Amino acid sequence: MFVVEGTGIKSEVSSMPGIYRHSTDLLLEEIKELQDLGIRAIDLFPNYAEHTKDRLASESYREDTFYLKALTAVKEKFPDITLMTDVAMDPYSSDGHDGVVVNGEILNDPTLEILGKMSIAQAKAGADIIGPSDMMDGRVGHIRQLLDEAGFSNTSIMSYTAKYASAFYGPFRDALESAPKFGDKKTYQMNPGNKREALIEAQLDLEEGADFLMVKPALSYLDIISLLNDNFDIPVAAYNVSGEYAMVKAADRNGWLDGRKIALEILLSIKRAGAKVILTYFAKELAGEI
Ligand SMILES: NCc1[nH]cc(CCC(=O)O)c1CC(=O)O
Repeated sequence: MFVVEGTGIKSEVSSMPGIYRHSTDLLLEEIKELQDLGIRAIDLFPNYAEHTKDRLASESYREDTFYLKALTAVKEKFPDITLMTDVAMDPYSSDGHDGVVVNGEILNDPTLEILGKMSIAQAKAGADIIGPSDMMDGRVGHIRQLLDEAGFSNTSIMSYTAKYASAFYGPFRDALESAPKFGDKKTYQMNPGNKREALIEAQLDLEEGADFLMVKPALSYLDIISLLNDNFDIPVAAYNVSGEYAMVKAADRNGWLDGRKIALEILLSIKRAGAKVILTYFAKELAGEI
């Protein structure tokens, strides 16, 4: 789900029909509906206005931002909903990248410090599961240590372990208005042609304290889901990403495919491949059917 600052806002993401950016007041109403449909977990992403962004994503850990307040409001109103968050600089970065940019290069270690502060801020605000999606090296261990030291040993980490540099994230970047201002994310996200690197990333994340290993995107990476499920003993999560949603909706709207059936078949294939957790924009539409 996407949250935006303000009140009374419900604006549809043009490339994701049926998916909205809600202001917190309407978000809470929507979550009530989701809960009534049997949905027990949500992942909340913020859309930040351009003027609040800076090179070091400082809005990501400033106290009392609309996003952190939204997390607290959700958790207070719906204590039984498992609340997931995303840890990466891009929604808050004036460069639109997941890490600190210096001379056109993304710097790994300076980024860890910011991701750590962001994680603590989100845990304090009420997040149950922290999702580092940035793909910097060493961030899971760093975040785990900081969470433990700050008294958040029960806050879980769902690591975006095998996150590929994919064109399937386009509609999500529309939703957050977070597309990179230059270049691409290939220096930190994985090469779609590389399978064995997923095993290396998973081993590192496991050793650093991840509670879940996520594969993303899902549909074009079913082999990776299966590989991690066969080789690791913690749950594999799969992110059925924005582009995977958008293409089903587009074909359905054109009358070319039966979108509902296709969505169910896609989710079934992700589960068959070995995913124990699936993040999907189809959740509301298909709740009760799976
Ligand atoms: N780092 C942020 C992030 N977290 C989730 C997604 C994509 C999710 C989707 O496409 O649904 C992205 C975009 C990106 O890495 O550019």
